[in-house]
Amino acid sequence: MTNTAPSTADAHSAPGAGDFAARAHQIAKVYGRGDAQVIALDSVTVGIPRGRFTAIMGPSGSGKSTLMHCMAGLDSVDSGQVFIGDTELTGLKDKQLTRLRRDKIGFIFQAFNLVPTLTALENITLPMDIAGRKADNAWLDTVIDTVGLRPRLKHRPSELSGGQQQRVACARALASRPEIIFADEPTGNLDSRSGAEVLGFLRDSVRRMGQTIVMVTHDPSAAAYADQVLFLSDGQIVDTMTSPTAERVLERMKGFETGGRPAAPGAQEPGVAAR
Ligand SMILES: Nc1ncnc2c1ncn2[C@@H]1O[C@H](COP(=O)(O)OP(=O)(O)OP(=O)(O)O)[C@@H](O)[C@H]1O
Repeated sequence: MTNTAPSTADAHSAPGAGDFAARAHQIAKVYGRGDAQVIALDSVTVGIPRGRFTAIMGPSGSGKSTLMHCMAGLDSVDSGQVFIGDTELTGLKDKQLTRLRRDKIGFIFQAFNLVPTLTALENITLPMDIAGRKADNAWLDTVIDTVGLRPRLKHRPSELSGGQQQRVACARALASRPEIIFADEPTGNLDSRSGAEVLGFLRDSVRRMGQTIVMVTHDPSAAAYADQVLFLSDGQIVDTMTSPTAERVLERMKGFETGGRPAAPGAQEPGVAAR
């Protein structure tokens, strides 16, 4: 059944830009030309609420990765605007974009992307070292203890399990307290136990540390860790669900097999409109 409860953002009577860690306004992305043309994003307007855990789901090819990459400044849009906090990302020059990504965005990928020759601790502080910024040691301690890596700090990635490596990647993303963390299938390479640990940790970092996280996933159980789920279909946000459970997300996903958008009258307004 489609959830018709108001989304996290809609719960505020009149959310302004300050309520969103990231916003997209009517963004479009088209790949290819002529017969090979694919509309990956079709005028998507969405706000990612600050201090919340948002999951993005949808059928294969619905535009999830494209949306995430465009919002994170890893890919350009053909039209529309993207904001990280108050900063408009669209139109920035390459150098400015690189700096913005470095200073304001954390990334967690399916492949952990750790540097094999560095220890866990060195991997965690690497982005700050590259930026020439000094780590806030008290914060770093909190992050390390929260992900349970203290006994493993001197280990290199090859000496860590997959789950531990992903926890290093999570700690690396959190260490600089970014405005927002984008996680692309963060549990895709993990067994279910390690996956649950990482998801639990991501959820805790939102609840305890006020971090904002957006996660693309195919897994309804993973989406259930989020505060809200955005559903994409054919390049558009067609539904949202707050306080998701795996069962309700699975049920909603089944609807896409028979044609996508909820047809019921009064069904949820598309997306978390960024006003
Ligand atoms: N570089 C590209 N060139 C051409 N088409 C592309 C490119 N990247 C994505 N697409 C197309 O754009 C659409 C959206 O792709 P996207 O990867 O965002 O979907 P997705 O929902 O993340 O899919 P999946 O769940 O399979 O990873 C798809 O039809 C895809 O084939």
